[in-house]
Amino acid sequence: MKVTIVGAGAVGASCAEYIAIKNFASEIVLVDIKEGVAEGKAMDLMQTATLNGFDSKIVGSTNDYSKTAGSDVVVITSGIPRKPGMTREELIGINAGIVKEVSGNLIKHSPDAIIIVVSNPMDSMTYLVHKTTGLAKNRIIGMGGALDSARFKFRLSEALECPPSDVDGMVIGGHSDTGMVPLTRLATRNSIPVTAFLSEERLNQVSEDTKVGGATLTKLLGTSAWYAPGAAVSAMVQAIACDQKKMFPCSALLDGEYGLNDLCIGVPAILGKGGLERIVEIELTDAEKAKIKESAEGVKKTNDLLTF
Ligand SMILES: NC(=O)c1ccc[n+]([C@@H]2O[C@H](COP(=O)([O-])OP(=O)(O)OC[C@H]3O[C@@H](n4cnc5c(N)ncnc54)[C@H](O)[C@@H]3O)[C@@H](O)[C@H]2O)c1
Ligand SMILES: O=C(O)C[C@H](O)C(=O)O
Repeated sequence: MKVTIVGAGAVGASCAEYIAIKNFASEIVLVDIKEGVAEGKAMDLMQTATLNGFDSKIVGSTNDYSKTAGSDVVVITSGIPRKPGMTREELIGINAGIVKEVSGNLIKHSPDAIIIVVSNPMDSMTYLVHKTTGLAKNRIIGMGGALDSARFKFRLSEALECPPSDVDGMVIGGHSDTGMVPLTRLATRNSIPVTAFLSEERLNQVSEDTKVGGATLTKLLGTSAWYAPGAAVSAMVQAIACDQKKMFPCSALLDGEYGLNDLCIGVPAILGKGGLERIVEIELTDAEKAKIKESAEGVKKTNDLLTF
């Protein structure tokens, strides 16, 4: 299993580290446009191999895509992150050009790869890759919901005063400060609905904290987060590489599912060796449907800024 990660910045390097530590990839290639950065991070990570007990070979490359040839999974994290006070949508002007160019280079050398898009605004970048490559729907997947759901579970565990591992829950919708839809109605602690333990007011607070999870970290760090994003991507890569058939909310190209068409937005999906193998449609309440519809309108508005 060969995995390429383009963008050896904060998220790309974190993702490479988690994939290496999980030890399921034979080779991980890091690519960056900045001279020497990918090579340096690859070497630094390789020097953790004996300490962390992994056998994956990590290779760095300054924009030489021949080293990525024959990758099974490729991850696009190249592009600029937001600064405090910005929205993800404001990154579209610079990141669209980068993502378009990078996805073209990747496909040239790995025509059969599954592509995971991370760069923001992620739902629109995922749509852009679909539109410009024309690859089958199952092969292009946006990462947002896996991260947002991890943050949701963390916030729920704080409210419940319990370990995060006791909690299950999911966030669907757009990966934006206003577009996320945390499904509080379906979240559980050890199979008991969290609504049995928390007031509506507390659950609303959890939802609001989840939606601005990325912005909160950006304010604290001066740039956007990388540990949980890297871990979320690595979990998705592992699900594909190891054909786990795990369910993650992923940004998928919709064709009627959830009453939506011609956009990428977060919905529950099964990941396995075929990439995004199946979208899972769950019954939503009218209020949840209205939130998804509003979220989709926001994503479409951002998509309107794209040129193909
Ligand atoms: N979808 C998500 O949940 C999620 C989570 C975190 C970050 N992000 C997004 O991921 C992106 C990267 O974030 P980061 O914190 O790693 O930023 P970063 O600045 O640390 O790293 C980005 C890297 O991309 C490289 N790059 C730029 N143009 C390139 C090109 N044409 N080819 C190859 N490499 C190129 C840069 O040199 C840099 O090293 C941002 O757009 C950020 O908003 C998305
Ligand atoms: O918040 C950001 O801009 C980065 C990322 O989308 C995140 O949610 O951490």
